[in-house]
Amino acid sequence: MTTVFVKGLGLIGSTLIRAIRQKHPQYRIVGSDISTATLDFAIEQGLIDDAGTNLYQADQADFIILAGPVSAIVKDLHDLAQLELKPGVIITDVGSTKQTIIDAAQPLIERGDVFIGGHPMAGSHESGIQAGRVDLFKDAYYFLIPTSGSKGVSELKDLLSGLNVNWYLIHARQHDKIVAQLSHVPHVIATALMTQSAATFKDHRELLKLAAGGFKSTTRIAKSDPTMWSAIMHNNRELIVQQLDEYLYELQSLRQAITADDQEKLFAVFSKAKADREELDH
Ligand SMILES: NC(=O)c1ccc[n+]([C@@H]2O[C@H](COP(=O)([O-])OP(=O)(O)OC[C@H]3O[C@@H](n4cnc5c(N)ncnc54)[C@H](O)[C@@H]3O)[C@@H](O)[C@H]2O)c1
Ligand SMILES: O=C(O)C(=O)C[C@]1(C(=O)O)C=C[C@@H](O)C=C1
Repeated sequence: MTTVFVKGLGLIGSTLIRAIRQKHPQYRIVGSDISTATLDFAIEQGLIDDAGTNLYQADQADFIILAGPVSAIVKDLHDLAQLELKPGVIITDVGSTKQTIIDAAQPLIERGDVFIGGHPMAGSHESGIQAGRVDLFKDAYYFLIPTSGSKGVSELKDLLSGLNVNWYLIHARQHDKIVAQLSHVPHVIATALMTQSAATFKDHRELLKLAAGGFKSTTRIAKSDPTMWSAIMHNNRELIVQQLDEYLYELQSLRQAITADDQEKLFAVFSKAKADREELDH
């Protein structure tokens, strides 16, 4: 019987489990989490067949999926290297950064275990097992970072085929650079805007409620889980700071144009950004 071990049964881990259950109902799924309420919920809902903590039964698994915060994934990989795993096991993760994770997987890779880094490029500001849903990643890109040639790639794609994603194979460094710009810097910007807005209205909190769609959509991701995002900042800080500097340069340039009432420049920048953003929808 095929056994799948999943560590971290939150938004992403439980979404993967839901997709595996749907596509491979005969597979046995073992779940591990630091939250007993989460494990209880997973058992009650029939999402997992057995529950434990730490690496409980990971050594019996054909697939190991690490789905906690990035820093927990790094630690899990070190701990897995202390265990003798099932021959032929395929290990993957869902972390939002990849280089430190691939580095942490080196001892496993060197001894011949198959590790394929993974990252679904979609999600939500919501977190926890109850927020997971089978169609969360439908038609989204899902990054894969194979580390042993193509070994295990088709098996992993088959395991997760219920997600209906577009697979995107890439190297770790390139992945981290792309997501620094497309996910991590946007998170910093949303957080800074929310923080500055709350400070502006600190004596009149009720005025924040006057915000409309523009403010709400720009700051939605500031509602995300702080543990997850602190770990992302730690693990991709060099590239995030690099892209943040480029963003600050752009912000300063817009500030100057507004100060100088340079209508021609403002119109040109707004027009270009409008066209670039519209292209994303096609
Ligand atoms: N939220 C998103 O949109 C999104 C998208 C793609 C990838 N990711 C990545 O997926 C991973 C999980 O994020 P999420 O959104 O599911 O978070 P989440 O907060 O919904 O779930 C995390 C789960 O892991 C558990 N957990 C925390 N530390 C643990 C540990 N040491 N051992 C075992 N379990 C632990 C928590 O109890 C929780 O159940 C993160 O690495 C994140 O970077 C998130
Ligand atoms: O909240 C959303 O809509 C998301 O897709 C979350 C989001 C992001 O876009 O930055 C957050 C982190 C991930 O690694 C991937 C996706």
